[in-house]
Amino acid sequence: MAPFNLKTISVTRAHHGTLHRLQHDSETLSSVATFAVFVPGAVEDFKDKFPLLLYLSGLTCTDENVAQKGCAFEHCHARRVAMVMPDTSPRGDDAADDEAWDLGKGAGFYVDASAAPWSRHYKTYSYVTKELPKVLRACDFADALDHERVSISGHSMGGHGALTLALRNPNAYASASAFAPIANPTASDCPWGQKALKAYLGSADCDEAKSHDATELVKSVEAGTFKMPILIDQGAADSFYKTQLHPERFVDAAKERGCDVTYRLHDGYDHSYFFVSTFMREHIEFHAAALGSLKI
Ligand SMILES: N[C@@H](CCC(=O)N[C@@H](CSC=O)C(=O)NCC(=O)O)C(=O)O
Repeated sequence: MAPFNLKTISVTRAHHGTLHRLQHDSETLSSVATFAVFVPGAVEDFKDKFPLLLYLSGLTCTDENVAQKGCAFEHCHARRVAMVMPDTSPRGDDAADDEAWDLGKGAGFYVDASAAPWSRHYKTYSYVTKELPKVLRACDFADALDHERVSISGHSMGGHGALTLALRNPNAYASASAFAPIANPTASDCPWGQKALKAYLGSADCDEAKSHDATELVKSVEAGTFKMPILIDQGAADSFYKTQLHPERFVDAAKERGCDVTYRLHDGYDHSYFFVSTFMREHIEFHAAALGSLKI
């Protein structure tokens, strides 16, 4: 049997590279897990391996939303960056779920749940940080990838994941970026964060919850010690901007701690993939520069 019981779902040519969709048995999630990887196309004079950009998706998403609507692959190919797209939660009949779209399947929140009924399967923090990197090394295209050069990005819930994983693992990523991130999920005016952290961790007000809150995490950074460059884009017409996301709280705290953070507020843009895809190229170029991946 292949390691992790890895199975290829599909291999699709796209933008001079190849989009691989795979499925495996995840020990961490106690469920089947699906993910996708875009591998840039080969060019004769490119002798390096491709660094990785890990992209974490938002509420209700699978790996397919960004693959189909993110407009990323042309730019990944141009900058010789491979893009890794995990699913957002465990799946299957065994995993607990909720009838609402902002909890349960599609809403793993990149934490390890400790409260019932979620704790058996909802370990998306450990899945993304520990198991997925090992699974990537077992893929049949693993030799094309540089598993030591990794950056991280994400949208909304995935933006929360990108920022918190970066802050909790300062040596794991070359750069971090977020599109409209849920930046302060333990705040009382972030209903998504309150609901998810209360369910998964038993409380949105405990130390464990605060250790998954980007604004709280960055406040605890010793001034000048967090060197990873960060890019955040936010749409000013995003209906969740002032009711859920609160990106400026993170940005202000990060600047105060001396972090290298760039924040851009864009008139007229909403929360959708029309917004994400508009700025995707700049995020890939930002990460490519940090990863030392050259334009062909
Ligand atoms: N179903 C909801 C809307 C859910 C939504 O907007 N999801 C966003 C992420 S929100 C934060 O994590 C998303 O990326 N959706 C997928 C897509 O392809 O657009 C509703 O009905 O309001």
